[in-house]
Amino acid sequence: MIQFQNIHKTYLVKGQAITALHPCQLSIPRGQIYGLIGHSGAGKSTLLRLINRLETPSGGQLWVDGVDVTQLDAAGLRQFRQGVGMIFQHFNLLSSQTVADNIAMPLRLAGQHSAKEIEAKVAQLLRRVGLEDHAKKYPAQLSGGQKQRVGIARALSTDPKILLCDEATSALDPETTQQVLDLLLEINQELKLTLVLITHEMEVVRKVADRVAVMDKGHIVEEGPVAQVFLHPQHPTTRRFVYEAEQLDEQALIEDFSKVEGQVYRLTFQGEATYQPLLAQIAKETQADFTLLSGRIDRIKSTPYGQLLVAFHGGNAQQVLEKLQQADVTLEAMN
Ligand SMILES: Nc1ncnc2c1ncn2[C@@H]1O[C@H](COP(=O)(O)OP(=O)(O)OP(=O)(O)O)[C@@H](O)[C@H]1O
Repeated sequence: MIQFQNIHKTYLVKGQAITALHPCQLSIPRGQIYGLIGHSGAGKSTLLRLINRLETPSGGQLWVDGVDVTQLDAAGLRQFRQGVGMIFQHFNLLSSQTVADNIAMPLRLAGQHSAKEIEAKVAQLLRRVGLEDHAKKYPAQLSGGQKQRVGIARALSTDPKILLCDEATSALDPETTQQVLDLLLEINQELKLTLVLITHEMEVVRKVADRVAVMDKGHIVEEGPVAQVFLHPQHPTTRRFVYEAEQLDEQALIEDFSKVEGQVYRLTFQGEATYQPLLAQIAKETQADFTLLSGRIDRIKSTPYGQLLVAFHGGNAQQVLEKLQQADVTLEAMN
């Protein structure tokens, strides 16, 4: 468990104070994949880098499995950092070293393992990330996705409990992004690691994260399980992310509401209800008509969901709402 208690961070730039992170409370449960999403400058990197103390907080406490990391001395911090791996957007590999040497580097720096142990560990990590045949290559000979696999193997070399991912897929194409996200999911499930990943892409959070915090101007403006936050966004920043990702024009939608007859609702279906022909059934049973304004069926991690904007008119309106609620559909009135 990672817990932020009133942690904040202000940088001094040419005598001017820039608050990158206002005092925040945050709990990241052990073993989960936790997404931090926000636009550029929101404070994501600062928050992430506070976890392994690459940044020193200006105040507050940071607890990791019961230890206040802000109080560690140099030796304690060195030890603590062995338990926290990190991967980067631009991979940060040493270009003059082979793949195997890049992966071995943290173990060599720790100075606690024999050459034979390091060799065996590197071979095991190469297998885990699917790069057995690339041990002797140099980073320049690899694709972006392969470079990130090396980065992941290197981050896992000290058997960390926490893996910090700083825009780990932002430099990759969509197909490679999916492969790297699949690898991160596998690592989370098999090694029971806690993953904290920062991104400005909602799709990344949607595909892999269990919980998400939305950041804006150094504040955490919304936090919770991914389905809750993205299917029922409360804060304008979260709503903007959702609308951008779904390529919806919020203003145009509101204009559409005035053109249709009846009351407009957003219906959210989750799990099996997503695949039921519910609307047609209810229309038949209640004699109500409905107009579809927009719709989407997708998945959050492995859970299917559907969201529809629907205007109901005519028939027995009360009965329509009751039947939808009975079917566990979440209803939000939009006009
Ligand atoms: N080392 C630093 N010195 C001074 N100011 C900094 C430093 N690092 C970050 N900042 C400032 O703190 C604020 C938050 O930056 P941060 O990098 O944490 O945001 P971010 O959400 O990760 O953005 P991006 O996605 O662009 O990296 C910004 O105003 C940034 O300019």
